[in-house]
Amino acid sequence: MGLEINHLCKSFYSPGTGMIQVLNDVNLEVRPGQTHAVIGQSGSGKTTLLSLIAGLDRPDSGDIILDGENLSIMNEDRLARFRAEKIGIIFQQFHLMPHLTAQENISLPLEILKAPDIEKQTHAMLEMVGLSHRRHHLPGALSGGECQRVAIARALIIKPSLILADEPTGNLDTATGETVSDLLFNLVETEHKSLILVTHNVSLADRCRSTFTLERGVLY
Ligand SMILES: Nc1ncnc2c1ncn2[C@@H]1O[C@H](COP(=O)(O)OP(=O)(O)OP(=O)(O)O)[C@@H](O)[C@H]1O
Repeated sequence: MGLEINHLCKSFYSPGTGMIQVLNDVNLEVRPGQTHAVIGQSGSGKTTLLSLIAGLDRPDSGDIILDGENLSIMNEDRLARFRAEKIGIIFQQFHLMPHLTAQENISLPLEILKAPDIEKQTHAMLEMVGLSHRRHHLPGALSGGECQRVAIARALIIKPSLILADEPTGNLDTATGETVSDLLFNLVETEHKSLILVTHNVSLADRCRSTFTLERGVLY
């Protein structure tokens, strides 16, 4: 069914500048299997938009409808459960749990959901991202590219309807960034996932089906 964003508005107050309208009537539709990039200058509201879609923050007004369900009207418990089941998030800084091994980081979302066959699914995912031989390593003992592969595996293991990626190669050197983006796009394509990718990197954005620009609160 995909994602529908209707008339989304979000503003922030800060003592120095007062009220800033970061998103002003943003509309977007993402059908299953589609990949969209969102680009825009620093401070244009890209991360804010992803946080709202992920249900990590609340809009002032507007609707975010994923697979027919409106996130904007869910209570916190329902929203947390919905996010855990439906949305895979990949951050620039990886956000792995430092005290858990690669394997444990990847299986964590399944543990939270009390899913069946956790070990089997985790091993299959480790294989898919080429990290079976590193499964017992802690994030501190992995390279940046390996950490991001763990983060991609963790995002995909729940078989999400939607993947949100915020500068997924921003912390990696060019060659590693390309390997990681190849992996991400291959998996998104094979698994027929929807992807919203926020990036400054135009060649990464070009790999998506369409690119939108966020400017002065509006998505073009
Ligand atoms: N919690 C907050 N309180 C106040 N202002 C905020 C808050 N979060 C974001 N902002 C402001 O909203 C604007 C958009 O921020 P956001 O992080 O979404 O931009 P961005 O396009 O992702 O930037 P970058 O590319 O630099 O990461 C900025 O002016 C920022 O200072």
